[in-house]
Amino acid sequence: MLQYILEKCYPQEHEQLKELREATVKEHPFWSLMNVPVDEGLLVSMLLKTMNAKKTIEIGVFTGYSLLVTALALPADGKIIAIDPNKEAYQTGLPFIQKAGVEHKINFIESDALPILNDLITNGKQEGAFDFAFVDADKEGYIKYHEVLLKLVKIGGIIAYDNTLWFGSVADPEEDKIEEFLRIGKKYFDELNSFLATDPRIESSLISIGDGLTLCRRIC
Ligand SMILES: C[S@@+](CC[C@H](N)C(=O)[O-])C[C@H]1O[C@@H](n2cnc3c(N)ncnc32)[C@H](O)[C@@H]1O
Repeated sequence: MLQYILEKCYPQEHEQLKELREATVKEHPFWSLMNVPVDEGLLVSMLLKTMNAKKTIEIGVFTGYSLLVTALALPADGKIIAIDPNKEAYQTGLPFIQKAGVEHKINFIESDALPILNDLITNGKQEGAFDFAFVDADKEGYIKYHEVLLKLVKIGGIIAYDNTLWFGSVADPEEDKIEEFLRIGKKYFDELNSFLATDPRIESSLISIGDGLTLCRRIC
């Protein structure tokens, strides 16, 4: 089924993305159990191009699928600050990023994201400097990231949060019947989704694509 969707619906997936996806599954077989990220990647790519985004932040890189999507969509002088404490996983994807000729757009920082984001504000003077941020990291941290990203992303810019449907569990009323892994994530995403829905500083839309992608446009 997965192969059918990939071949029939997304033949336009960039060759280096396909190779990176295959290398990721080989090294980390659990990744194939995740939702096909290709459709979400195409949406993010279109969004970045439509916005003429140039400067972005990526929180949670892993082997770099969404990072490569972003790097391919940005113009030649585009820049991405990509943060993840797991450099080893990034190195699995790096050869495909290099092959795609977009490594020069990426500043990979091996770290927890929050201190780096705070440093971009206090020392980097980067408030309002970014067009777009993609968040796909530790789920309990999303609300903390939101506060800092609202300073770093410009008015009119977008913050995207991945996995906001959390395997559909956020819509499951029978909380006590779902397994622990889902229940913990559901708690974080229930809180995040309620918070974002009433945050007056943004317009937001939870898109039912992949595992759920919430787009937040900063309005003030
Ligand atoms: C779901 S994976 C990211 C997948 C990636 N966006 C992709 O397209 O393949 C989550 C990543 O978040 C990273 N992560 C976990 N805690 C983090 C933190 N505090 N700051 C930054 N990244 C973190 C993990 O190391 C992991 O690589």
